[in-house]
Amino acid sequence: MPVSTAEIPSSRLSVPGGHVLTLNGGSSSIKFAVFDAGESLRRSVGGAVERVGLADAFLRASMPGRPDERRPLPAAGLDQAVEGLFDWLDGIGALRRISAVGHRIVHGGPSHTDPRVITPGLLADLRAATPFAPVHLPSEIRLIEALARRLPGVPQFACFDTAFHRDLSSVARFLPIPRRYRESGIRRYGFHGLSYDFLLGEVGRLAGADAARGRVVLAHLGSGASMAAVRDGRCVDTTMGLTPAGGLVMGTRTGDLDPGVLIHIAKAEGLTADQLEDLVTRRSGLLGVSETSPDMRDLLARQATDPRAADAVELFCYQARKWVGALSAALGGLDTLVFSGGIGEGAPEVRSRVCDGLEFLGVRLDSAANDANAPLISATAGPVTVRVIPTDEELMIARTVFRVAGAGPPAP
Ligand SMILES: Nc1ncnc2c1ncn2[C@@H]1O[C@H](COP(=O)(O)OP(=O)(O)O)[C@@H](O)[C@H]1O
Ligand SMILES: CC(=O)OP(=O)(O)O
Ligand SMILES: [Mg+2]
Repeated sequence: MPVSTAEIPSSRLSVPGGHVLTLNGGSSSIKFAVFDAGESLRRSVGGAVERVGLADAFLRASMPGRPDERRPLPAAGLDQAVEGLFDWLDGIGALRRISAVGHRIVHGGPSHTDPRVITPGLLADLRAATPFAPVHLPSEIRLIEALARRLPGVPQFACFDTAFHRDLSSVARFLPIPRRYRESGIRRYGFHGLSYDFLLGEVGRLAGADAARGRVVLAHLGSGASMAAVRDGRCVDTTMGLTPAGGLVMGTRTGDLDPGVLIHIAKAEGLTADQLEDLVTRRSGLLGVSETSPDMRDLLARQATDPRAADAVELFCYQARKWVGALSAALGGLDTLVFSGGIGEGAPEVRSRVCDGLEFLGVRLDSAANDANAPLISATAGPVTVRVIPTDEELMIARTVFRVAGAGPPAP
């Protein structure tokens, strides 16, 4: 269906006292929140549709002063999940209050990193950039279109995951392929930037500005997983590259892969480029190795009885450990390691298996604190501070929307 984000009247761009809906379309979930602008930003509802595409998809939501809600939500695909979410938001009276919408947009192609209002022109650019984020951008575009149908005339804003990585050095951007490709935007970008921005802010809030300016590795381990190496508050390097398929092993994505593997499989099985994309982005990673599930929770539960699940967990942890080492080398050492994302926040076993072997870098966990998902999990004697910080991409989206829309409530 054609999109109808008609040019947005400038009067609609101002949302003082307004209500902003944030939508974060991930690879396995749609996270959402409604923020109300007053003295400061207040989250009146937050939650997610999880396990999108699986038979047991569900919606969970929290609202201040009310018990948390969790209910099955049929979500065989994204469109069903979106409509179910909008119906639910309508049912609690939230949808009709919305005055602006903010989206996490994974990739803005070569030309967009700054947050901005979504216009037909931007949508056309996002469609053109789809090969750079083939799992995410089509869904994110469909979220924008679905919203435009439900709330016509309400301004929508794009907040790009690539923005955090805008300071990557030239060498960190290079891909070792013929130079001419770089001119068409084929280079390393990096993603999960809204999450990294939030996490770095939290390191500063919890440990002070010096810690945030130190040598920090941020590990966002979710269905998509990446790490960022940050020094002096700037991103030095990151694991993902041109697309969110690079770097670490993920739920359904390979992460970095010997290019010869792809050439061999493509030739041996006569695969088209689209079939290769499907193999690399949707059928590999934890799902490919375990042959059963992309979800770390399932694999941790099954690893004692299913060697394929055990292989998948071991590979994930081993590769993640290697990446912490590589990024620490890029930083010239390590002061702070942060775990975040669904796996990083909720799986003590994964954290300890990633850190086991990093003692040479000064990483030592306090196992009781780690088992309890405590905010600080390093042993006091260890030189590296290891933290678990629940990320909040939704808050970053909302802050950005208020800033870009010119309504700027005070930052907390
Ligand atoms: N308690 C937990 N233990 C282990 N893994 C978890 C836990 N909670 C969530 N996960 C993992 O985190 C993934 C979702 O992470 P999330 O960051 O929300 O992903 P995304 O935003 O990419 O959809 C799930 O697929 C699951 O593998
Ligand atoms: C960039 C990316 O991989 O996002 P997600 O983890 O939400 O899939
Ligand atoms: Mg995510």
